[in-house]
Amino acid sequence: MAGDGGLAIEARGVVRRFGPVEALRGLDITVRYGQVTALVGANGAGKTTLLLILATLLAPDAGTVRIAGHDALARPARAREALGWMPDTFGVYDQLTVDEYLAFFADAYGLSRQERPRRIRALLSLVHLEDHLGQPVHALSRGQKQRLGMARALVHRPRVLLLDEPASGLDPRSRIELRDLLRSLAADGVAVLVSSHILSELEEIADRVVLVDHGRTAGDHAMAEIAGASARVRWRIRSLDPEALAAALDRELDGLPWVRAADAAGGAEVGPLTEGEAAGLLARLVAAGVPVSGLAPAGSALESAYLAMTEDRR
Ligand SMILES: Nc1ncnc2c1ncn2[C@@H]1O[C@H](COP(=O)(O)OP(=O)(O)OP(=O)(O)O)[C@@H](O)[C@H]1O
Repeated sequence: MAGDGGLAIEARGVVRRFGPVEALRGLDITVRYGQVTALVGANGAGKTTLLLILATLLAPDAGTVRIAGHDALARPARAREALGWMPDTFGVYDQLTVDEYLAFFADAYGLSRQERPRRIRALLSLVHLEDHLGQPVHALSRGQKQRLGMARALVHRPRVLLLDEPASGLDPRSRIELRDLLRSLAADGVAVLVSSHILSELEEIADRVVLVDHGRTAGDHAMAEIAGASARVRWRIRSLDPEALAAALDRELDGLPWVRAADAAGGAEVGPLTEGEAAGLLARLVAAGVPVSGLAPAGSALESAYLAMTEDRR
């Protein structure tokens, strides 16, 4: 793929101030083609500011930004050709119909007149808005506008896709479809950078996770490292005999961390434990005669990792 040795985005030392507020304080990030990279961090950490800078819509006070191999600060137009951008909230031109709206952006990106109608139909079908062809944009619901925004971002087949909270406002089915769409774009070689607070969803789509904290990158991890078998997560254990489970956990945990004792519903939580530690504990509980009826991770591994990574940063 084009770009700096497979790097779709390479930003170094990015600084951005808003008056006295230092939103970005020398942030570094790299994003590869063919991967979904998740941008996570607390409210106000600087995610939207970073995405606006990467989208060439906001100038940094310092730092370098390369998008698809182009210097995005010196040659923003070249970077924009490669970029698709979906902001968290965006205005739609209310007086336009759904297809006119997409035609406007297809025109702006220089799609030929011949290609335009085919591309617009394909995009509307991709985001399941084909039944809304000819309808005014203002008549769309929030989630439908969100999906139209996704179609708009893809109009020129970008190789780098930036999405700020794309799932907010989407119904459960649309969220699943968005997940599938982002995975299939990555499979086609597109670099996807997506910010979201819904960690359980990111866990299913992201290959990498970049943690932003107070305007800096505080971690860059492969999802396999965070959510794989060696990751430590909390586990929920259920037993037909909660009292026997609680008593056995006291004996069998053997120095492993303890979260919550068995309750009347027969559930206890232990951890964080690796898969191997959880399997060992299960074997000991069963050997001790506890009627265990279930053992499963509690919550998402990414959530556990996020809480651990941000514990001392509060
Ligand atoms: N236009 C602006 N004027 C003044 N301050 C701003 C502006 N935009 C962002 N900031 C400040 O910069 C910091 C980073 O904001 P940013 O929106 O990038 O955070 P975020 O990580 O996207 O947060 P959230 O998760 O809440 O969306 C915050 O302290 C915010 O108040």
